[in-house]
Order: sequence, then C-alpha cells, then structure tokens
Amino acid sequence: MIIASQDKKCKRCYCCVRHCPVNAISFKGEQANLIEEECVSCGFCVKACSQSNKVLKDFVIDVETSLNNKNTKTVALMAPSFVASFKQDPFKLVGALKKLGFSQVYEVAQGAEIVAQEYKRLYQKPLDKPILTSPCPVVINIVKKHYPKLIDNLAHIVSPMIAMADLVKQSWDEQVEVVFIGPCVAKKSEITHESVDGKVDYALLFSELEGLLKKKKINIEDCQKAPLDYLSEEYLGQLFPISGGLLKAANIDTDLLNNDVSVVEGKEEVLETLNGIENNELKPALIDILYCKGCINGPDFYDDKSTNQYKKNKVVNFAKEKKQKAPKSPDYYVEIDLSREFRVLKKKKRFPSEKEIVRILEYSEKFEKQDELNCGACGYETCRDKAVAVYHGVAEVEMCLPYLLKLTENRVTHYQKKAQNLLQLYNEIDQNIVGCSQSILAAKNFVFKASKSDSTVLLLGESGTGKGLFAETIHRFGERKDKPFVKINCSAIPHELLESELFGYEEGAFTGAKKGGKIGKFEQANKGTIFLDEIGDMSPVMQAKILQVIQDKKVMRIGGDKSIKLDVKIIAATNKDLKQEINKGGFREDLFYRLNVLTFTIPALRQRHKDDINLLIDSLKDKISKEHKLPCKSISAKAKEMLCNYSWPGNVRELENLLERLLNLVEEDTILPEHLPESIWENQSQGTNITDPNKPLDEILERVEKEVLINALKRSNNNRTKAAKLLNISRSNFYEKLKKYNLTTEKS
Ligand SMILES: Nc1ncnc2c1ncn2[C@@H]1O[C@H](COP(=O)(O)OP(=O)(O)OP(=O)(O)O)[C@@H](O)[C@H]1O
Repeated sequence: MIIASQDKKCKRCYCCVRHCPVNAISFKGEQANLIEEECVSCGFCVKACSQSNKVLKDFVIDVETSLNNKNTKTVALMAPSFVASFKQDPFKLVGALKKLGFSQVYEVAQGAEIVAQEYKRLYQKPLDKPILTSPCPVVINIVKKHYPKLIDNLAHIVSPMIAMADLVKQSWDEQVEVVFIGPCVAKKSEITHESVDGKVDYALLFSELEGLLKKKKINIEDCQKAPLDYLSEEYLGQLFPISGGLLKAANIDTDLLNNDVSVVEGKEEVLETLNGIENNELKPALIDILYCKGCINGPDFYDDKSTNQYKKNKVVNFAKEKKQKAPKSPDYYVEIDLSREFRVLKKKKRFPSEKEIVRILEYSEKFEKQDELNCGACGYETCRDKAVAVYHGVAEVEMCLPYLLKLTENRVTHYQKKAQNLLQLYNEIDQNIVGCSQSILAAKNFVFKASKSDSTVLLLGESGTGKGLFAETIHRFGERKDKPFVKINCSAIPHELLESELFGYEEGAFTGAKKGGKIGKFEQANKGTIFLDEIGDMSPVMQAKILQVIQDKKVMRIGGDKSIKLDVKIIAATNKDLKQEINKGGFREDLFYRLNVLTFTIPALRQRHKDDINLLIDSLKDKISKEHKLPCKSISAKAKEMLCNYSWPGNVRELENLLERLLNLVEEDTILPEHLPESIWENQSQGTNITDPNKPLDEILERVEKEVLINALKRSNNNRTKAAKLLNISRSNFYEKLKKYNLTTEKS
C-alpha cells in the first residue's frame, strides 16, 4: 500500500475525497481510510490533507542502506522535471547526489528519448482504437482498477523510467540498485507493477531526497557541479514532463487540425476521455494522457509556487543547454525490451437497486429530486454517487453538509428549548425556596439537580430548616410531578403501626385489620415519590425492612404472598446526625449508604446571611397574610434587625410561626421592636464582626462568647448540662455566663 491513513487524526473535512479521482477513501467511525483496491496512488489526498492524516510508503531507509553498501552500485534516475523543481543549479544537485553516494546520476529523459521512438513506430501503424500512452502510472492505475474495459487501449510500452532502469541494469555487470527520484507518488506503485517489477528498486520523491540531503548535512548550493551520466543520446526526451512532451520527442504532429493525435491532461480531462472511450465516443487516435498537467505539476513538486510557464521555460532551457553539452551516443548500444503487459485489478461490485438508493437518500432527508443538491461537499459528484458509496460501506450517511446543517439547526433548537425549560424550572425552584445567599443558591442548585435525577435523596438539617419544602420541590419539578408525592413522618407513627402504614396489609392480616386490607404508602407512591421524614427515628427492625424494599424495589403487604414491583423515587430526611447514630448503634450503616446518594445539609437559619432572613420575612409575611386573609403589615427596620440577630433555634418554622402570631396580634400597621417576644430581646447576637476595628477588644470577646454559648445551647437542644460539657466548662460557670448575657430564659 503506497498511501495509508493514520489513526484518529481525521477531522472529516472530506477534502481527500474531493481530491480523489476515484473516491478511493472510505469513512468509518468518522475516520478516513484509503481503500487499497481502489486507490490509484495519485497522492493528491496526501497533499490535500491539512491534518497529515495520510502517510506515504517511503524507501528512504532502503536507499540509505543501498548507498552504504560497498558491494552495490547505487544509481540515481532523475525525473526530467528536477530542473524545474530545485531552485539550485541542476549540476550542483548532481554534485550533491554524488556526494550522497550515488555512483551515477542519469536522467530519465534518456529513457524518454528511447520510448518516444517506440511511440513513433506505434503511430506509424494504422490504429484500430484510441491508444493511451503509458508513461503516467496514475492513468495506468485508473484504467486497471476503474476502466477495465480499456486495458487494451493502453500502449503496451514501458515508461521512460523503466526503459532507463533496464538500460542501466543491462549496461553494468556489477550489482546495481536503481533509485528513481521524482515528483510522482504513483511511481512508488509503478515499480511493483506486473511485468516491470524489480527494474527500479526504489522510488524517492524530491522532498524525500531533500530530507536525505539535510540529514547528511549536504547543502546543494555548497556542492561542486558534476556532469550527468549518459548511456544514450538525448535532447527532446527532456521535454517529457511538459504536456505534449512525449509527442514532440517522437516527432508526432500535434497540429490542431490533426485529429489522430491529442494531448489530455488533468483529472477532469482524463476522466472525461476515459468515459468517452468507454462509451465509444472517441475515434481511433494516439492520446498522450497524463493525470497531472505535466509532471512539472506532480503532487510532490518542490517548487509548486512558480507558474506553469516558468517551470516549462526552465525545462525547455535546460534541454537546449544540454543539446550543446551532452555527449553524442555512446559507442555501445544495449538492446532493451520496451514492451509491457497490463492486468485488470478491478473487483466487481454489486450496484444497488433504485429502491436501495432511494432508501439511503431518505436517511439523509432527501425525499424529493430537489433535495439532491449535488453540492459535492462530501467529495462525491452527486448525492446518488454518495448513496452508492454508503451502500458499499465506504461512506457514512452523515457525510452531507446540508443534512448536517439541518441536523445541527434541529439540535440547536432542541437544546434551546431544553435550556429554556430548564431556566423556567430553575426560576420556579428559585421562587419556591426563598434566599439569595451562597448557601441557599447551592441548595437551590442541589434541588434542581435532584429533581432531574431518579436517585435517592437524603436531606439533613435541623428541624424547621425546610427539609419538607425541599422534598416537595424536588418532586414537583421532576419527571414524576404528575404522580403521587406521599409523605410519611417516621417519628410520628408508633413503631408497631409504621410497618402496616408503609407496606399495607391484606384483609385478616392481624386482629383489627380493616376489611379489604389497606394499601401501604410505598404502593401509594408507586411511579411517584415517597418522602420518609425523620428516618433517623425509625426503629432498627423497620430500618432493616426499608433497606430490603429499597434493595429489591419490591414490597409485600403484611399477610400477603405476592410482592408488588415498585418504581418509587425515595427522599429521606432527618435532623439527626446519622453518622453519630451509626456509631451509637441507632442507625444501620448499610441503610445509610443506600440513602446517602444525593445528600444535602440545609443550613440552619442562624447560619444564613441576613439578606436571606430579610427575604424570608417578607416572603413569609405575604404568604401568611394571603393564606389567613390578614392585613400585610410592615416591619420597622429596628425590628427586622432584631429578627436578623436572633439565633432561631426553631429555624424557618419558628420565624413563620412568629410572623403569623405578629400579623394576628399586632394592631398597629407596623411591627415594632416592642411587639417582638421576650426571647427575641434576650437572644440578640450582635453579629460577630470580630474584625471591626472600631470596637474595643473586650466587647468583641463578649460578643464571641455570647455566640458560642448560644451555639452550644442549640447543639445540645437547650440542655444546659450537655452544652456546658460541649464547651468543656463547669455547669455553674456556664450558668453564670448565661446570666451575664441574659440567656437564662432558655429551657434546660
Ligand atoms: N427557604 C425557604 N423558603 C420559603 N419557605 C421556607 C424555606 N425554608 C423553610 N420554609 C418554610 O418553613 C416551614 C418549615 O419547613 P419544613 O417543614 O420544610 O422544615 P423541616 O426541616 O422539614 O422541619 P422538620 O424537620 O421539623 O420536619 C415550611 O412552612 C416551609 O415552607
């Protein structure tokens, strides 16, 4: 294989397919791969690939080994286009090649001269069909692999490269290795063609020669000029790399009025001509056919920025220059065989039926004729050609720019809609859960994600922080919103009744069981959500049963014998520290890990920012006045400040209850500090801005001490003995401090 694809470098621009004359590139897993049986080795896909995804077979190491082998003569055959490709003096390049180790440097132009005479002989015979000249290996490959019917239209004449290699090998008795150096990738394949295999040992590109010289630190400019070697007289053979060069060398008339001879060059013209011959549209003639617009435009042409005219001039001038310098024909003449055979390499492929093509077209949304845009972006000339390639498994349906654009537009619309829905959902959650501090924003984010997921949710937090509200919100904005939300408070139901509440029972399951039995909460919640509130208070026996249900996703009624399949989202909540409970043996560790999937600890109200408390005050006040049809009073700034400074052991619930009481009892339009209960007055934390530079140290220390005491009381559920223990101070010391800070109204 002359050209191979590298892994995972393709970016799907389809540039290679567009440059390939025979669509010899397949796409699988979004990666381009060369199809060996189809590839004609023109090499233009290599040049076109911006990702260097294609690599060429190279003989550089073999050539180096040959040059280093003392028992072998390594001979260079220079493509005649070299004078236009290298900017340096051609004879300095010959000097560089000699320095590199080549014993002889011949020009393929000498072989061209010999081959041209063979063409002249062919032309002098009457032609019974169009004859294609055969120095261009790409054209030969195209005919062998893609126009098998035209195999006999190829002139059975070797290329100048092969003729010259034969001449070299036959002229030397010693072991000779022949290296062709040129701009043509396909020469790498020609050296292995049937009937000429082994005549040329290696084929290098101009760029590979350049690399080799660089590696050996040989600068062409610094080299001494050296003469070319000759085995045959040559002058017009030099014109071979220019279009029509072969005919000129063969002295065949290319007059416009001469229909018996034509020059065809370039991808489009070549394919058009081959189709024309195949369709019997062309009459017998000698067709000088080259895939490139002359070899001076070959894929590895070093100086490819120069104009065609400039390159042509360089070649012509060199031919003229040589005419004066080149020696006449050597004394000896070696007879070489210029004939060659060609073998068809085409494998027959099944062509899809019209029905199959239509079906493939429909996959990329081409239902009507006008949907077939034939834009060529995929690299195939028509949408149908591409459909055939899809049928043969070498193209992907998605290789269609208009289809991909439409698909992308649809996706963008889909995601825009989705984003809009999510934003709306987030806004609704945002309105439901009041607060704007970082901690509450994180909580809203959690609720948003948990509502999108079906995983088990565990809500932790002190009593009244909003666990119930969060659970309901998660359900209300999730996929299950239209299914039941069943709440059960595990601490409110006696242990012995909890099992029947949760799992239900069959008629006669126990004394006192209702007629017809009873459906349990799990069953009620099927397809919806069950909220197991205060799960930390559940008895160990019930914990084991719940664990079983969660694991099996099945429930069996008490007294029943059939298990009922469950599809229930579970949200559990507790104000207990479950890790501590596990250590104490009050909570099962395995159940904890089952529940501890999407876990969130809701911050206590006193831990929240004052802005959150202010927002809650306003929102709850509105809610209460609406619900209870009470006038919505305002709250004075001082009263609000006091509410914000209070430590709220009962959290949002306590705040809600207080506001309800105030809205009911305060007669004035504005709630003032004096309307607030004693507990608010007594429990006024001044805030702990301990870095306030305007406050004296003792005041700051007192504030901090007061905060610490309040916190200890909260943590110990207002149990003073426990709180004193937490702070590692004596009970009497603790009492004194409570008195000092007016905190004595707290219950013990
Ligand atoms: N961020 C909030 N925004 C609006 N209302 C809230 C917020 N947090 C809590 N509430 C309200 O506070 C009250 C108490 O909340 P909830 O019953 O959800 O607390 P809880 O943590 O479940 O309490 P418990 O542990 O005692 O069951 C509810 O009326 C709830 O709507």
